[in-house]
Amino acid sequence: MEECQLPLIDLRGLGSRDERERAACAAAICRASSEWGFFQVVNHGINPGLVRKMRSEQSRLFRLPFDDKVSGGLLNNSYRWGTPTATCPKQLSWSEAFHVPLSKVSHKDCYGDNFTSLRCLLQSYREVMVEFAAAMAELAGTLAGVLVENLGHSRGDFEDICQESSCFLRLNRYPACPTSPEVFGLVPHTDSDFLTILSQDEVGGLQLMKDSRWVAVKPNQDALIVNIGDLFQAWSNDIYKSVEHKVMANAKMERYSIAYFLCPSYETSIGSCREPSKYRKFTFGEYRSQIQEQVKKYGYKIGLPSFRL
Ligand SMILES: C=C1C[C@]23C[C@@]1(O)CC[C@H]2[C@@]12CC[C@H](O)[C@@](C)(C(=O)O1)[C@H]2[C@@H]3C(=O)O
Ligand SMILES: O=C(O)CCC(=O)C(=O)O
Ligand SMILES: [Fe+2]
Repeated sequence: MEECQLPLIDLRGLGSRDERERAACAAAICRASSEWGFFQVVNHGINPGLVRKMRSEQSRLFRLPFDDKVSGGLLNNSYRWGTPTATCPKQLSWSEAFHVPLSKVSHKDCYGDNFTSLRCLLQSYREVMVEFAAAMAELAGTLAGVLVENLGHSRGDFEDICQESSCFLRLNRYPACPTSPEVFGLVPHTDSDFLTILSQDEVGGLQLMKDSRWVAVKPNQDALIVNIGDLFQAWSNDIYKSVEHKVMANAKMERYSIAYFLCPSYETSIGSCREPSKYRKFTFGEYRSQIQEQVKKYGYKIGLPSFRL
């Protein structure tokens, strides 16, 4: 498997006093978003101590008994494991995840009913998660601002539709899978959001499609990975690319990652910013429910191609 070095962007450039440095950094973000759909950022402003704390809470959470994760109502019933809809191995994801709507993180009922003995763990988890999500939201907003301004729009318009409460944090755990090197940790997919920020551990396994070939991403502990999602591809009328990616399971080591999904509210209408538009207008709610139907019917997501004009 070919290993690639994703475009590496030093975000200190965006805060530079030198106008040319700011422009060069913004241009690098936009170029990577159209040529790769993926890039990594360093000096992103997220405290490494906070990332470490978040990871340690994440592994404590996954170590809970299976029954508590599945039916304890924990984190708003956001726990998922495997692929309930899979009808063959290629539709199976060898992983578990908490896909947490950030609107629900501060609700006391996101702790679940039967968790009196776990209150302490969950309280500490919640505090770290709220702080982590706020830091990711700020970074996501900065990156999205650069991408919308590049196409002649104001970052303010965008901030109005992508509030933190409509975004998601997904905690992924990929257990070691001794049976086969061909098992997916997460099946090939594109993300259904505007953009995703990913923090991964040192194990590796993430691969993305580049020039019609799968390439592996080399983990870099100082960097966060950013990828464009379907909504930015539709909004930009295909200037920014939502690129297919997957995770391959590791035979010996478990792996963890955390993804922040920058999403609008379900009623937000997504149209292209350029004419002639390549996609019909749709709301994010419509998009999500189409995907759920597709996954139920075919076992996989079709996504954007079903909205193409
Ligand atoms: C079975 C599936 C659920 C999923 C779409 C997919 O076909 C494959 C990957 C899943 C995923 C992972 C990232 C995001 O959480 C997500 C919303 C997405 O776009 O792809 C989910 C999809 C989902 O949960 O609906
Ligand atoms: O774990 C990873 O590296 C990727 C996770 C991912 O693609 C996702 O959660 O959408
Ligand atoms: Fe993804």
